[in-house]
Amino acid sequence: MKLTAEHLTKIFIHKTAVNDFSYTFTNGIYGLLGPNGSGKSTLMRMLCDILKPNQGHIYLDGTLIQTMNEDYRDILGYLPQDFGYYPQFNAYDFLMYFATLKGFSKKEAKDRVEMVLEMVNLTSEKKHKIKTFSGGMKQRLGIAQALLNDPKILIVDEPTAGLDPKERANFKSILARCANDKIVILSTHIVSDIETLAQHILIMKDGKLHQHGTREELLLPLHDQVYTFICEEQEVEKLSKEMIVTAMMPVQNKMQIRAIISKPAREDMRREEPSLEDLYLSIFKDAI
Ligand SMILES: Nc1ncnc2c1ncn2[C@@H]1O[C@H](COP(=O)(O)OP(=O)(O)OP(=O)(O)O)[C@@H](O)[C@H]1O
Repeated sequence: MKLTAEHLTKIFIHKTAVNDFSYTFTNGIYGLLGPNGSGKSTLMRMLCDILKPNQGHIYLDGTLIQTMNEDYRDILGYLPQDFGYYPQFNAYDFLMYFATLKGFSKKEAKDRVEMVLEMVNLTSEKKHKIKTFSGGMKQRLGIAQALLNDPKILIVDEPTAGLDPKERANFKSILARCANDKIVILSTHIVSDIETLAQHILIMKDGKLHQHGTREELLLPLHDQVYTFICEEQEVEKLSKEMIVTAMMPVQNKMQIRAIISKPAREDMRREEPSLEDLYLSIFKDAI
């Protein structure tokens, strides 16, 4: 299956939120990475056919998605950033409600609801009211809703925002397990969310697709460029102007610096393996 975006552009009155985005998604997990306001949600809403682009087209295996109507919705699962949960509902009734909206018969709905509850480890809490759920449980319920129709395309917008590390890990393992034979597109501004999960990373900057590739491909230009060294605290300000500092840690009245440096100028500089965080900070240095 191929989901192809060609020259997608979305302009709000005074803002070009997505600017000439072209990319082809095939089965696999894609991480859409970028700071707040970089256009991730707008792009996802266009890919879900909720928002009409000003320019450009989206094709599924060569067919314009706007012409597919229900056929497209039948294969799409979407978890928006601001998904509304009904606090008085229990998890089971909530999912039954969505399954009915998605057009399942009562019998099909019951089977699918039990199945997705199992997939997201909420079976034992299915009769608990949503208002008693933690943030992580709510997000698992959200993904369960998106999985009800066994979608071939799953789009999840910043699903891990506000979750603690354990809940994040839990959520990621659910996504990894349900990603088989699907296009999964996940947006985040948290680098570590996609570092181990996404096979393909797309970096959005100011509405544009700034870079894309596997983690290894993206980090290649930073090989031989990331170093750590110790300096005096007074030197930090000057050094920050000369190099892209990606981390700092106080060490015995001094400072350990991690930085991107094209030519190491000090003997004590130790070369490090670059990380996605280094790359992210080098791209968005002006925004830090
Ligand atoms: N309905 C709208 N009307 C006007 N401007 C909008 C609208 N939706 C988004 N924008 C603007 O478009 C830009 C991209 O927003 P978008 O929500 O797509 O970014 P994002 O990367 O998803 O960020 P966030 O994580 O904060 O949602 C932002 O400047 C935002 O203010």
